[in-house]
Amino acid sequence: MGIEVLAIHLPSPATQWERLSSSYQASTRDITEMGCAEVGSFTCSTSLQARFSLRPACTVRMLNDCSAIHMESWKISSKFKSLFTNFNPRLICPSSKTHKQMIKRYSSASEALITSEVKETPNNLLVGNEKVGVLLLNLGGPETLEDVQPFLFNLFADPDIIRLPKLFRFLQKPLAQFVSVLRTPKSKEGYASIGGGSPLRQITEAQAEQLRKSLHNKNVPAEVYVGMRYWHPFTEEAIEQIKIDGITKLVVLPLYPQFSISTSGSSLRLLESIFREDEYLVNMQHTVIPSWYQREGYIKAMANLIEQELKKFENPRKVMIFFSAHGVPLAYVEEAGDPYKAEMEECVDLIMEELEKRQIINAYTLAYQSRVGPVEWLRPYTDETIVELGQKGVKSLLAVPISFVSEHIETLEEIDVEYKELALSSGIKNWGRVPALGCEPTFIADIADAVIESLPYVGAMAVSNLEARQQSLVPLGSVEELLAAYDSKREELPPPVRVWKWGWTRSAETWNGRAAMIAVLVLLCLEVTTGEGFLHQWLILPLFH
Ligand SMILES: C=CC1=C(C)c2cc3[nH]c(cc4nc(cc5[nH]c(cc1n2)c(C)c5CCC(=O)O)C(CCC(=O)O)=C4C)c(C)c3C=C
Ligand SMILES: [Fe+2]
Repeated sequence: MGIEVLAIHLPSPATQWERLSSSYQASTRDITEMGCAEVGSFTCSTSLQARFSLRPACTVRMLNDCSAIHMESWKISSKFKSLFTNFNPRLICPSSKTHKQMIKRYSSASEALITSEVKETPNNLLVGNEKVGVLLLNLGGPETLEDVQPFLFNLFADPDIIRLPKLFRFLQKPLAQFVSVLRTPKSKEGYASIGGGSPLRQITEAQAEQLRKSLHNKNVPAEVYVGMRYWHPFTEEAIEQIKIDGITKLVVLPLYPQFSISTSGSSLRLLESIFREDEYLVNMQHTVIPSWYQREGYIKAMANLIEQELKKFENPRKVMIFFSAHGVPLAYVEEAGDPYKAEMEECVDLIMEELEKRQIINAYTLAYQSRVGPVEWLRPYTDETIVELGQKGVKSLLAVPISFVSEHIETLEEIDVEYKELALSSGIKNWGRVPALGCEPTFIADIADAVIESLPYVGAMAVSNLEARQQSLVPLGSVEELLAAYDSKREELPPPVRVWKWGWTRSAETWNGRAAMIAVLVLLCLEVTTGEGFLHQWLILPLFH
């Protein structure tokens, strides 16, 4: 099936993901044709699962199998013309010879460029005439207990976190206020137990510094910035600094290995809105690395950490490797086309393949943690799985936090305290936990390589002309596609829970939560329409007018 057919005939958000993917793939091929590289991937399948289960090893072969006619039909489609110059580094085959050759070529190309043209002045590092910046995106966390409620407000006010139907969008902020106030005591307790605040800022800034050094050592003198979504340093602050520093080429790297609408998607949406409104940024060349879970260096770094932790058990072979990923509401994946689950599963497979190469063939499983609120989240849930494993007689468990690259509340409190206690009370005798990557050198070197590999594509699209400006600017015009993939279903509420049991069960919790949400929405509607109610009495609502 040709790409154009995919673009026209596929109706669901899931298939829009394929279209997005196809656009990336088309662009990669286009770049190939331009003589920059010989990599790319292409899928002839209409199944989302098939696309996401593509093994990187087969992508180059698949590209070669595809007919050039398909590419021609894309080239004449003006709507997608701008996408030809997009490039998605995640489609690089990490284990293939071609990929290695390409990395070598890119590195040497940029080295050649840089060693011959780098001009160092005390405050100024130039690559040719360009000033290169890397923007690391992360979630952010409260630094003190006083920060917890406003941090939670920012988080819940994000329409990518609480997805309200269009009709109720005006209630986003009052609802965020309400939910954040409700959640604050529980969250505060958690942050108090890990020292009174999140370590996320410190760790992310340390990663930024290590990345800067690593890039410098690889002859790419770039400045590295940290932009958080919900707390300081906010993305807006990072962008201000980028402008002050006069950066002319920017690589945007979300610090989430796997893409989710709720994390990288939300940050890119924000970035896109900032870019659209700013003359300087509209003219700044940039590219985005949307996800990088399949990169060889990252997979190896994760395998190294797992191997090291396994050695601490008395009988390493008998240890079950327990991957625990941050969950997302099920509707994100099933209705909005979030690739998060597929990328997570592929990531786990790649790590296990790497371990197998090292003769480590332990049993393993993947579950999802940290669910919040009254909707169904991705299953299996981490807590339920731990209990089941205990019941099945598993005696040794090694928890691997898989969606995070830094320690934070969900590793330090939820895994290390809550899940450990649960495991021990469920019959598991030996518990271990793999640390988050932090500044692990293989990992830092790998993200530095990812940045270098993306450099030839920074500004591959002419973003300064009006046509380009009307299109999405992140990444090089394709985030709009990406956002459209789930916006189309945004108004739909998550599906109902089908299983009903009497008693204080999760389904009861779910329904209670929903009833509470509906009650809150009704109260808020009444309050907004009548101008009277408890929020006005507490002087909360007028704040949002
Ligand atoms: C891949 C990582 C993450 C996904 C996916 C994600 C989705 C998601 N999170 C919430 C709600 C909360 N997240 C909170 C903190 C938090 N979440 C992540 C990562 C992902 N979230 C991080 C790195 C952090 C910061 C932790 C820190 O150290 O500060 C919180 C606050 C903490 C708490 O009260 O538990 C909430 C709430 C939702 C609803 C969601 C998907 C829709
Ligand atoms: Fe979260």
